Amino acid sequence: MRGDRELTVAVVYPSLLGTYGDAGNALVLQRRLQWRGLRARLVAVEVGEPVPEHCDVYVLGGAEDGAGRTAADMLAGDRGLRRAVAAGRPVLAVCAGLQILGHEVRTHTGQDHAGLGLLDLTTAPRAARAIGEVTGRPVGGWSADLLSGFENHRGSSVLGSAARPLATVLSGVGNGAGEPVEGAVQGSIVATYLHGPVLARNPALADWLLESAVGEALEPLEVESVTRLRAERLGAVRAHGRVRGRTTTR
Ligand SMILES: NC(=O)CC[C@H](N)C(=O)O
Repeated sequence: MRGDRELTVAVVYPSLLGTYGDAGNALVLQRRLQWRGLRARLVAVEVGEPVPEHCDVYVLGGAEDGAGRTAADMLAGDRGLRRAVAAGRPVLAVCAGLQILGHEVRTHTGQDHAGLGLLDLTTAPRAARAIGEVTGRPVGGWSADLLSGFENHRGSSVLGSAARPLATVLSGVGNGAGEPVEGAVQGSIVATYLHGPVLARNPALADWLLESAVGEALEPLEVESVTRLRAERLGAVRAHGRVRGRTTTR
C-alpha cells in the first residue's frame, strides 16, 4: 500500500479525554496496522499543544463533565481537528468525545458548554445515569457483527438530520434520547457512547476507520483473544436476557 509511509494515530488530550482506558483505542489502531506489516506511530496531543491537522486518524475518549468542558474550550480555539475533519480524515469520538463534537452539551452538574458543531447532535442530561453493557446492530452496513461495549454516562444525545446512528440498540441505552440508537456517523466522524475500549471489542469498527485512513481495503485479521472476548461479552448479555429482538452469535 501507499509506498512505505508511516501512518499516524493522534490521541487528542489523553489526560482529559481518557476515561475507561479509551486511549487504548489508539493502541488498537496502531497494532492492527502493525500486525499487517504497516508502519504506524502514536501521536499524543496534550493539553496546550496544537492538534496536528495531517494525522491519518484521530481518537477522542470519554471524560467527566468538567474535563469535557475544558477539552471543548481548548478545541474551540484550535483549528487542527476542524481542518482534519474538513479534509475527510477519520475521527473516533467516544462518550464525552461524542458530546463535545456536537452543537451543545447541557449537564446535570451545570457545566454546560458549546460543542464544536462538527456533529449534528445535542446533549442534555438524562434523569438517571446509563450504566452497563450495550449491544447494537450496525447501521449502514459497516459490519455484519454486533457492536459491543459498555456505557457509563448521564448525557443523552439527540441526532439531527445530518448524522445517522452507528447502530440500533439491542441491549442497553446508547444515545438515550427516545429512539433506541447508539452513536453517530457524519462524514469521516464515527462517534459512540461505548467504552471497552470500543475498538478492542469491535475489530470491524477499528478496520472501518483504518480503511478510511489508508483509502483501501485491508486484509482480514482475526485475533483469537478478541474473538473469545466478544463471545464472552455477548454471551453474558444474552445470559441476562437483556437483548431485544434476534441476535447472531457473532
Ligand atoms: N464516560 C463519559 O465520557 C461520560 C460523559 C459525560 N460526563 C456524561 O456523563 O454524560
